[in-house]
Amino acid sequence: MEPSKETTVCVAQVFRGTFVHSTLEDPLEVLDNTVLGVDKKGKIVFIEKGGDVKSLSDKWGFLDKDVRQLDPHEFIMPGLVDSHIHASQYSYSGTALDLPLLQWLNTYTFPVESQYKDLKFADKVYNKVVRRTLRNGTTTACYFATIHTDASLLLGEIANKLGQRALVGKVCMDRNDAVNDYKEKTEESSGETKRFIQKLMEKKYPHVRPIVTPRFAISCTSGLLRELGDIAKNSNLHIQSHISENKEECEMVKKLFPDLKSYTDVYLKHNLLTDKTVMAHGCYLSDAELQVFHGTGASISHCPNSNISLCSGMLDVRNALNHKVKVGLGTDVGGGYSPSILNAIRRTLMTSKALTIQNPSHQTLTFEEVFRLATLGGSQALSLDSETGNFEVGKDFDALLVNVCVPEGPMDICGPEPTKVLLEKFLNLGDDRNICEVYVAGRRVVPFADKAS
Ligand SMILES: Nc1nc2[nH]cnc2c(=O)[nH]1
Ligand SMILES: [Zn+2]
Repeated sequence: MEPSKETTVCVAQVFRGTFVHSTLEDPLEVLDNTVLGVDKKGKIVFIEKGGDVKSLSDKWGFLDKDVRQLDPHEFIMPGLVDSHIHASQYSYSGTALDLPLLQWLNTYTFPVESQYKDLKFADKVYNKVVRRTLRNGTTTACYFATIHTDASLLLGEIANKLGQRALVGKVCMDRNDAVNDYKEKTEESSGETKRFIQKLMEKKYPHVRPIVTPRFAISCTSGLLRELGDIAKNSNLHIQSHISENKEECEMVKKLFPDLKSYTDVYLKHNLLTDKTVMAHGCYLSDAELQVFHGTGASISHCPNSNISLCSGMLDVRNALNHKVKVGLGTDVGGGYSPSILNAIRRTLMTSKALTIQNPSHQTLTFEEVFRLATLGGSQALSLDSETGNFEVGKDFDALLVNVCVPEGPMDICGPEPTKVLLEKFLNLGDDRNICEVYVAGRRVVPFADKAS
């Protein structure tokens, strides 16, 4: 971008040091000795490697004293994207992982989710989950709330207040035989979805948007799925759900939709597979179904902690990528016990290695590739890659300032190491102590403005 008079006065923040990010061509690009400028709206206006600050400051009109110089053990990376997380399940995350999916839903999940009609409870948990994920570096989260419209709106309000970029879904389900209280009538579910979308859009939050959220094929009738497909189409909205997570679930979907040729076909026939759709899990998708994902532009949120914790299955990410399907990472709290995408990165690598143990010809994912899935890949999976995901000029500055040598930190650096090694160490060994600052659209959101946790 060339500076005009306006852009010259607009540069609000300048960082100088080491940056790492992914591009379409390169899963890890290391930019040492680089200068990056952000405008008042939080957009990246320049990024120049080996730039001499004097000529950049002449060109862009910032002062030397305004440049934030990073220390040698610090680097800046794109914010982490959690493409699938249940905010409402955060209250019991880290527990209740002893049952397979359908029994887990009936025994633990639905009874807890039904409590979110109490807005005080919702306020408490939703503040905690947004803070916890932000401090773990999640700059973008794609949330499931519950069936309760007002509590779901509250989640949007809290994400906006704390500065997280978020897609927020009021959950829709008009079928639930296990916990009878926790379901809606079909018209109520679609009507409340419309009210939720309208109210959330009216708020004009800059980085929080609604996402149409049928829970999954088992908990929605065909009538509801069709209405939700229409709502999403009429307003060009994002869509999220679950697909092919567990074998018993897949069998039940066959029984409930006997005329449709696959689980993917259920969503396709109800207009729910678009280039703004993200489906969690996908462990048992066939190659033919992956082709449908590619054809529609729908993406998969890979949730390896949940997949192992609930003994659901293992997604072959390499195969999905070979089919040119967009893939992001998800924590799937509380089926997954960790709220951190760093944990999802590690579980993704472990799952890929387990697949290699089973089949030595499987091409194991590299840490660089998984770094891309956690950042740029997530933004693509959520169709937000024109706004976020890496440090391209024109995108929002969503970033983490990482210090690998923080005092009392979780790891040791034993000598001079190249940036690529520091990143690999952070991805495998780091935690929120290393994430010193978090930025969303140029706003510093961590450390928090207040002390409450
Ligand atoms: N992991 C997981 N899978 C689901 N499928 C339908 N609902 C859920 C949920 O809450 N968690
Ligand atoms: Zn889920």
